[in-house]
Amino acid sequence: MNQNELKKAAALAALDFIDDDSIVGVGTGSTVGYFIEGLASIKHKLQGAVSSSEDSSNKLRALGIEVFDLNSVDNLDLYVDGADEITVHKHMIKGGGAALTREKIVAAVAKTFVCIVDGSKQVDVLGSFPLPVEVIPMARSYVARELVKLGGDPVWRQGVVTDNGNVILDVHNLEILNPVELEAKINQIVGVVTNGLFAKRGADIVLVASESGVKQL
Ligand SMILES: O=C(CO)[C@H](O)[C@H](O)COP(=O)(O)O
Repeated sequence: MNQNELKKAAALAALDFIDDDSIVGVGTGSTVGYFIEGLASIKHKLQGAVSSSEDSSNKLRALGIEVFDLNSVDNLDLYVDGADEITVHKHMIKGGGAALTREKIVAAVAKTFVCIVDGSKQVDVLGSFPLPVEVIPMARSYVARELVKLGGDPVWRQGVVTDNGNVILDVHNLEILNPVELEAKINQIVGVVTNGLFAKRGADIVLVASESGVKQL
């Protein structure tokens, strides 16, 4: 199986976690793209979705799935999203698709976060994938200097503007031994909106697809 087939297998396995008549939190990315296609096949059983990006909202609407504003939803049982890296502790790096802030907001509201990945995303230590940080545009250089002080090499993702109108710095060369602490530290830098470490609120369930099938962690 190639990587896309594995992504699809993990994504379709997440459909089993959806209750009838529910509103589903939907992440962003290519793995989630397969999940959205799967959702379309059971849309008659759903109220709809809350989305973490304009990209996912467009895909959901195109398949006839209603997208609710998060502010109009009191309870969200389930959030399904991919990751760029994930550890056995269910800590993640996310934001390869620049949607990290809205993803973190929807994840915070949801009771259960199901992360869908192919096996290549599993790592012992986070940080080989550059850590995305969403930054208010006028603070870009200041935040970059502060990130250097934390031991990273930030690179501006030029040409990318987030759904919130901000920019992304990708921080290279971090060996993240304490993700909970680093997540909090980076979020304290003035001008940072949020960073792509999902450690304080990690995943609850991870569905990992490999040649031998989809394993639940
Ligand atoms: O965090 C994300 C987007 O901001 C994605 O979940 C992450 O980048 C994984 O993407 P893909 O499923 O395309 O490999």
